[in-house]
Amino acid sequence: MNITAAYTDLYQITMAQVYFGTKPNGRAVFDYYFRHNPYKGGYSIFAGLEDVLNILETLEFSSSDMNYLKQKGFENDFLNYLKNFSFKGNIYASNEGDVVFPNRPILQVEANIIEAQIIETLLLNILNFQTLIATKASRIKYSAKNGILLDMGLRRAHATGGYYASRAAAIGGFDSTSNVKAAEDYDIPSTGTMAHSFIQSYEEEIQAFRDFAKMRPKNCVLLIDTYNTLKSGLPNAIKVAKEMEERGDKLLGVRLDSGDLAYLSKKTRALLDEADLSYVKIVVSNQLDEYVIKSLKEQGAYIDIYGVGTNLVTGKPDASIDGVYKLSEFNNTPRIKLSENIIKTSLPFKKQVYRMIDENNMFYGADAVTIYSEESVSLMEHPFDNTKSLDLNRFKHEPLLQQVMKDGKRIIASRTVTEIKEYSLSRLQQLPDEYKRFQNPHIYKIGLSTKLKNERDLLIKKNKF
Ligand SMILES: Nc1ncnc2c1ncn2[C@@H]1O[C@H](COP(=O)(O)OP(=O)(O)OP(=O)(O)O)[C@@H](O)[C@H]1O
Ligand SMILES: O=P(O)(O)OC[C@H]1O[C@H](OP(=O)(O)OP(=O)(O)O)[C@H](O)[C@@H]1O
Ligand SMILES: O=C(O)c1cccnc1
Repeated sequence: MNITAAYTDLYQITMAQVYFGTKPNGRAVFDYYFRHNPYKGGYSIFAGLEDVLNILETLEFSSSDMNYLKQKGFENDFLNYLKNFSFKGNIYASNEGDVVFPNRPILQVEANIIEAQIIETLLLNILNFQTLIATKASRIKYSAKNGILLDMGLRRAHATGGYYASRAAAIGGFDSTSNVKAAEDYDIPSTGTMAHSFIQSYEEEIQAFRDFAKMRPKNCVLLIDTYNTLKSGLPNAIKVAKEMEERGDKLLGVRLDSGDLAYLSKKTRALLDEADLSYVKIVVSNQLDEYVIKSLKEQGAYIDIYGVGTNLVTGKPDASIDGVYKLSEFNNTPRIKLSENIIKTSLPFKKQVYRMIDENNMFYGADAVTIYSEESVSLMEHPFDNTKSLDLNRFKHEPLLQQVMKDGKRIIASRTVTEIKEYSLSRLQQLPDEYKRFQNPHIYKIGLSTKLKNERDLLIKKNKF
């Protein structure tokens, strides 16, 4: 997608003009983090980093952006600055696909304040959305276990958001997408079946199946619920499967898209097996989500492939993840944002986050946030409760924020969606199941080093009215 530097909120450019006139060389550190896991879940999957890095490397205002901004009354000197704008800062980030938690930096931008401010909106827009969808996909994957997952959501997505949704779905564990453009650009496997309209366009359902099977014998999945699943669709599919066998072809599957999917899948499996078609797979779709899939599993449904659309690509029922971008350092001095709600008070300083790994190479359930220059941490304190702390000496400490961009150029190799997905699945295996369950998951602990906590409390006192 062609994103230019005008993909931002007007106030970013307005503030940038004031910085340009008053402190053009100000150096800022901003933290990206969110406050709650979506879906009342116990974890999130960080996604969107590759897109952000690729966009930042070549970000500029186009000539039509410049024409537009001229009309907004910005001064000539500043417009000249914008004409030559590029992002020349540093970025420190968690690995894309990692399991992440609220209230700790997932990404930090260290840059000239004008540049850091202008990129805020696009960074939040991409990371918040992809993290929301990758997390949804990961939950669906958790329910589906070894079932194959097909993203069918583009038609129900929020316009072009569907493009990024398909990428994020793959990172969260989906095996393929129906979205041709996303598949082409991101090298995601693309697959598909057929629509009811295709069958409706024929006088006879069986003729629709026959034509399809003859012209598309590889990966042929027949949709069997247009008229009557058990009385018409399935018997016709069985006939066509037998005809395919005579030609040396094999029917890949049948798709159920309505009715009681558990009941119908059991009947379908039994009838297919009776006809010696045990290799034919059963695909289901129709408003699936992690809960319906979990229930279908519990009912003993025979399902090989799940097609998921609306609930996946819209992140239903959560419209957004509450990711924010807060200033934590300016010209090497720590900065804080206070709030009536202590949980919303931001963390000052450029920081590092260490994940605690136990003796079985599993996540212990604690990430410790430190001032970047501390370089290690042995005790993690509760952010707000002075009576609670955790001795960290028995754990392996894994630093989570790595420098990924230096002076506006990425310094990590780019990773394919498949590589990110595999990494994500392996990281999820290190997360104990208590954090993955849907109801009342364990709360993963986020703590502060003593130094960070003390410095933060001093800043709170200093800035309090
Ligand atoms: N056995 C089942 N257990 C739990 N949920 C199911 C089961 N079978 C289907 N569902 C889900 O129940 C919902 C059924 O929705 P709805 O009643 O609108 O579909 P339908 O009437 O079967 O199909 P349509 O309206 O598309 O013809 C869907 O979300 C579907 O995934
Ligand atoms: O239910 P979702 O999770 O959003 O999955 C995608 C849905 O989109 C299609 O229906 P649609 O009625 O658009 O077309 P069709 O005629 O191919 O069924 C498909 O058959 C699924 O039911
Ligand atoms: O390939 C399919 O079956 C498909 C794709 C998009 C939406 N519904 C179904």
